[in-house]
Amino acid sequence: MKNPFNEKLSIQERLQEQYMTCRKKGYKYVGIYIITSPQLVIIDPELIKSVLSKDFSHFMDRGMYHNENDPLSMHLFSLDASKWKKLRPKLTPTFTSGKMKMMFNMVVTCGRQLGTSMEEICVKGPVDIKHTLECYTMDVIGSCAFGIDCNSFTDPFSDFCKYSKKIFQLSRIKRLRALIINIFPYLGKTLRVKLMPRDVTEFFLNIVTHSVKHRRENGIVRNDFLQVLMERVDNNKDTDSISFSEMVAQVYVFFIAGFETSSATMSFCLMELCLNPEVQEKLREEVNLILNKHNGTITYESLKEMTYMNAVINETLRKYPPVPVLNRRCIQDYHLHNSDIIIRKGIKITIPLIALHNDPEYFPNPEKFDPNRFSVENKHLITPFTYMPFGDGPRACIGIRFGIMQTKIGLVTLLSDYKFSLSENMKIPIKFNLHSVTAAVEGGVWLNATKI
Ligand code: HEM
Repeated sequence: MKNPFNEKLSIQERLQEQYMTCRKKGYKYVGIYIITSPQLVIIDPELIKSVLSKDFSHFMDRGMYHNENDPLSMHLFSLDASKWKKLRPKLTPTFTSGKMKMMFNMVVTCGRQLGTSMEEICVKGPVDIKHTLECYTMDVIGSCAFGIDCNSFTDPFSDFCKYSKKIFQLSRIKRLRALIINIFPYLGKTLRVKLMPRDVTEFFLNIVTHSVKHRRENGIVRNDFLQVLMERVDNNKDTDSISFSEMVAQVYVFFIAGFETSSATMSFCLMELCLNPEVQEKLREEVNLILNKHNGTITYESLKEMTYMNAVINETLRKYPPVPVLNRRCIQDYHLHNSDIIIRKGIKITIPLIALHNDPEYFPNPEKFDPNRFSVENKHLITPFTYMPFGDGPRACIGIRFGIMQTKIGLVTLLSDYKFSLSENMKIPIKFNLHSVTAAVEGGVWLNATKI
């Protein structure tokens, strides 16, 4: 890898560059070093399948730094195999379709707030749509994960807004620290290095402690993530139980995973709908037709009927997967099929998701935003393990249903009432932000919104 201390490329560009180098030479995998840390980049779909799914037992770790002294870091995304294996089945029931239906109305309520706020925002001029949608997803996840009204639209300086920005805004120092401890995790653990600033940890710890106490004292029961997790904590004799600090870490990861990924998906989607007005019109027609069938209200069933909406969201996630790379770490020596390569225990694996999604062999004319790739007639043509916006195998995203639900509710709310076009402030072609952990546009996504 080029000098990571002086990176000129975004992670998306770097992954595409590595991928193209592999592709041009006909390689199925290539070894790279990140300073002293060897990693294997795998680009062949069959080998990817082996790592993510077929031989998952060799690749259960994600290889992310975490540390018991940094309680928020002990969440599902970062945990290593032994702890992850025990925790994942305890959390899976949190995301069943039954639980999604229970949370549905809370999300619709936040959608209504988005619609109302948009009326005021759009008359003031071009809309920073990513920021607007972050307010919506922050309200949603605040309500569903913490049982708290974040009021992100009316109170942009709330503590929630402040601390969530702090998590995602990575200064140069923070990026360097993260890079070094990911390369030398033992050093980080020995020195008890914390990734999360103390005030962020305290904020989340306090807010969960306070909400749990308030619910217990007042006998409040809500249909949300916190409630499901509280029941796991209360159940302390059961093998399904989790500790209080485990619960806080999971609420925290639901918060960060939930608000950024879905707001990115919706803003990339609206940007493409402006670049492709015929797709915007077709989607709006579907939304209006189905809403009319359901007396003008957004219901769980109405969203399921929106098949073109599914295709548009899938195509957005193809071009702009919010998580551009999948990571695993080998936990047991592994013989790579049809090769003389042994992947040694401890080697990290990189799967350059965004590059696969934009490979012309799998997705002809990849620059074109074409939802028809995902129509009922066409979607079976997609080569397995070349399209995985939520990852794949037992360690795939646990929050898919929730992520898609809040994305659809946000888009339906906006498209039924507003027409969108690109603002002059918007630079096309876009450049990805160099310093963002997830996919983000440099300078933001600026749109004009006109009430219909
Ligand atoms: C559009 C929305 C979303 C996208 C694109 C997305 C994408 C992803 C991806 C690519 C992974 C890694 C999968 C892998 O390594 O195979 C992941 C993992 C994860 N996601 Fe999501 N995600 C989304 C929404 C959510 C939501 C709403 C939540 C929770 C409320 C969530 C919670 C998680 C967690 C906890 C993991 C770690 C799973 C594990 O290691 O067992 N995600 N997500």
